Amino acid sequence: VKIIIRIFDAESLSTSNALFTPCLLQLFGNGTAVLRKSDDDRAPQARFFPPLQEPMLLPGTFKNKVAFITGGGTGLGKGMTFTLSSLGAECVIASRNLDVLKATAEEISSQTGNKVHPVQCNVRDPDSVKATVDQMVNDVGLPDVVINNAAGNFISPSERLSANAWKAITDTVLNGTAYITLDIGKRLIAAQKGAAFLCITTIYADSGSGFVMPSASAKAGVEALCKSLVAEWGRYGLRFNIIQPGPIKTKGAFSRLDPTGKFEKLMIERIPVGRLGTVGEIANLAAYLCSDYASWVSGATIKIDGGEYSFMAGEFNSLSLVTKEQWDVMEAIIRQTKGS
Ligand SMILES: CC/C=C\C/C=C\C/C=C\C/C=C\C=C\C(=O)SCCNC(=O)CCNC(=O)[C@H](O)C(C)(C)COP(=O)(O)OP(=O)(O)OC[C@H]1O[C@@H](n2cnc3c(N)ncnc32)[C@H](O)[C@@H]1OP(=O)(O)O
Ligand SMILES: NC(=O)C1=CN([C@@H]2O[C@H](COP(=O)(O)OP(=O)(O)OC[C@H]3O[C@@H](n4cnc5c(N)ncnc54)[C@H](OP(=O)(O)O)[C@@H]3O)[C@@H](O)[C@H]2O)C=CC1
Repeated sequence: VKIIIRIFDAESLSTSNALFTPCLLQLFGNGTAVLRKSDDDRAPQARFFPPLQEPMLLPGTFKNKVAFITGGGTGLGKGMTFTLSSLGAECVIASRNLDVLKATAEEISSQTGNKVHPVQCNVRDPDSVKATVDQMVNDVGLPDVVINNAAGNFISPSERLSANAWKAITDTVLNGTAYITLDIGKRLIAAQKGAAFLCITTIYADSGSGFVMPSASAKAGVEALCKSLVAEWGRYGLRFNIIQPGPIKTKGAFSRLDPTGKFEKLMIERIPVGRLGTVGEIANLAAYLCSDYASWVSGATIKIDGGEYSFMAGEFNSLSLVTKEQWDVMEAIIRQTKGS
């Protein structure tokens, strides 16, 4: 009730930011129950938008293809590896934690029947990247698909960040993507072999975002890197695309971006589709962009976020909280107004 009163408070209405005050209240647990439309973790309209997660491309789409996925042991990277492997790819997954990679490789290959190779790699270290790519070339050859997915992130007021905190994130996200792309790209060019590159960024790569400033800066840099190479390396048979996911509930992301679990409901309330995204939905889009069905797609940046970015961008979109009765009152006031 407090929230609705604030929305209709005449003084608050004089500033556009006032419409977002209820969101802040919700964030800290005051009023969440008032605005929630459903007790489960989806809004009612989510029933119109069921997530279909099984691989959508034809079986064998990636037969005789090698796919290299950074951060392929967990979360979205694991999901993309599963989908590509299901569609026939021989996958190489690379990150720091070899035990996690081995477990994922074993799990996926036992389900798909296709080999998944775990290779330890710290993308922040160009020597480690070189050793990883050497091993891949030795084991399976140069890749047809390269997915830059590895990342680091956590929420923090920027005034709390040390130089090393900035470096940890930007070295992983931007420099890591650059080291992988330059190392593999040079070898592909020398071998005259084509390939599809995909970078996983985020919806705030466009807008920037407070409290994740290093991640926002690095993801924007990754997008500039991709778009630059679309133009420069197309002549070598290399294409580059970008997926900007909205929130997907992975342990890696949510443990660092929603540590108390308080933000999830807030996010769902601003996603027009009424639910979080799923790993399988990202994996299907990734598989399409990396497949030959997308041979003519290069330089695309695709948001997959249930409409969240559009909702957050529109000045008046929080008016979806206003009831029919409240609209009746406001319409009457507006209609009575004469002149300026
Ligand atoms: C309102 C909406 C709210 C929430 C949204 C919720 C959900 C998601 C929605 C959208 C998501 C959009 C984008 C997501 C992007 C992602 O990238 S998610 C993937 C996240 N996955 C990971 O981060 C996995 C890998 N991460 C890590 O390994 C660590 O977290 C790491 C800190 C990034 C790196 O670890 P490492 O061991 O190498 O580094 P440290 O030595 O531990 O730390 C380096 C310096 O950083 C400082 N630090 C670390 N944590 C914090 C912190 N919480 N606050 C401030 N500073 C921190 C640390 O102290 C070191 O600095 P130093 O002390 O000066 O040396
Ligand atoms: N989940 C979400 O809501 C969203 C995620 N994204 C993006 O999706 C991608 C995957 O994130 P998600 O699956 O959620 O989170 P995860 O934390 O599960 O994935 C991050 C992966 O990066 C690897 N990684 C981190 N640092 C390094 C490093 N220095 N060298 C090599 N690998 C590294 C991690 O493995 P290890 O620790 O073994 O090194 C891990 O497998 C990221 O690019 C993220 O920015 C974008 C928008 C939304």
